[in-house]
Amino acid sequence: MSADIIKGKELAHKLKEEMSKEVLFLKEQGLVPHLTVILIGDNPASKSYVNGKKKASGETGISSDVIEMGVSTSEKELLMKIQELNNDPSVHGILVQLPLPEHIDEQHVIEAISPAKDVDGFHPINIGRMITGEDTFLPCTPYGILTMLKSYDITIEGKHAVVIGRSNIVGKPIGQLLLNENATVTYCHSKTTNLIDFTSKADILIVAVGRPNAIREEHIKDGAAVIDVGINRLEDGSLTGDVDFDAVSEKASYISPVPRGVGPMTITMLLQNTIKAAKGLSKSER
Ligand SMILES: Nc1nc(=O)c2c([nH]1)NC[C@@H]1CN(c3ccc(C(=O)N[C@@H](CCC(=O)O)C(=O)O)cc3)C=[N+]21
Repeated sequence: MSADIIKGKELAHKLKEEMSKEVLFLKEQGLVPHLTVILIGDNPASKSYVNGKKKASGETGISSDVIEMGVSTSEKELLMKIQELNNDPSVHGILVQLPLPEHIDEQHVIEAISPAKDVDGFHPINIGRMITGEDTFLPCTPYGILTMLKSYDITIEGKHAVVIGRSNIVGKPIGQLLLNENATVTYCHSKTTNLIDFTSKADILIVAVGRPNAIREEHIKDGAAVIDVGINRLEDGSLTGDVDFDAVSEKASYISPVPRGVGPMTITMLLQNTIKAAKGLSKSER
């Protein structure tokens, strides 16, 4: 068997076309969705992601700006900036690019962002709403994965989904979203023993490990849908995921590639969340 490739980039493009029509409509009503990104320091990877977000915003007509702050910015200064943006009615979405420098407590920053402007979906209030299945901002990477599975008509209900990874931004929330869709969910992580016992029973396998070729053909159940969330930069500068793509393609029925898989979808869902924030659909307090 040769797996169907889940083309995240293509799907992202299609969704962005639909969004630009909606943005045009909102603009006609005098509403210009605006995203503000805060970038601390000069981490090259962060800079490149932020540029991607800026570019995608522009493509859909969403207005955006990037506030660059020096690497020695104090937590207090950052929190004050966030407060200012919380109070600015022309700013609908606020994203603080992670990771932050060591001296800044990420959780303090996440909790300072108004839940109504939390387009990352990282605020504890929004995480709580996600768990209970209320309407809220879903974290962008898990939301993108869910959108990929649904767009390719991959059945989730009743299936065994195995998530490898338990980060707050990917592993934990994607397991929760799949549970909300009536999957049976197993979480695996770095302390899991006999990983293969679990992965080989997965109808849907979500891989967020952070190591090239961590998942190989022997880990896969015949006909599984495999989503690769890994982003590993190789020495030659190229990007690769966590899954041995060529070998796994022979056994799986669906596979998402890296690049052009989950990454472009993450950015697209951020734009979707920004539009939602602009429309004020979130039930969060303002
Ligand atoms: N507050 C916050 N929110 C985030 O959503 C967030 C973050 N911090 N910190 C870093 C991670 C990572 N992330 C990616 C987004 C797009 C691609 C993406 O578009 N990747 C392209 C390749 C891009 C390239 O070539 O560099 C692809 O996979 O095809 C990757 C990674 C968002 N993140």
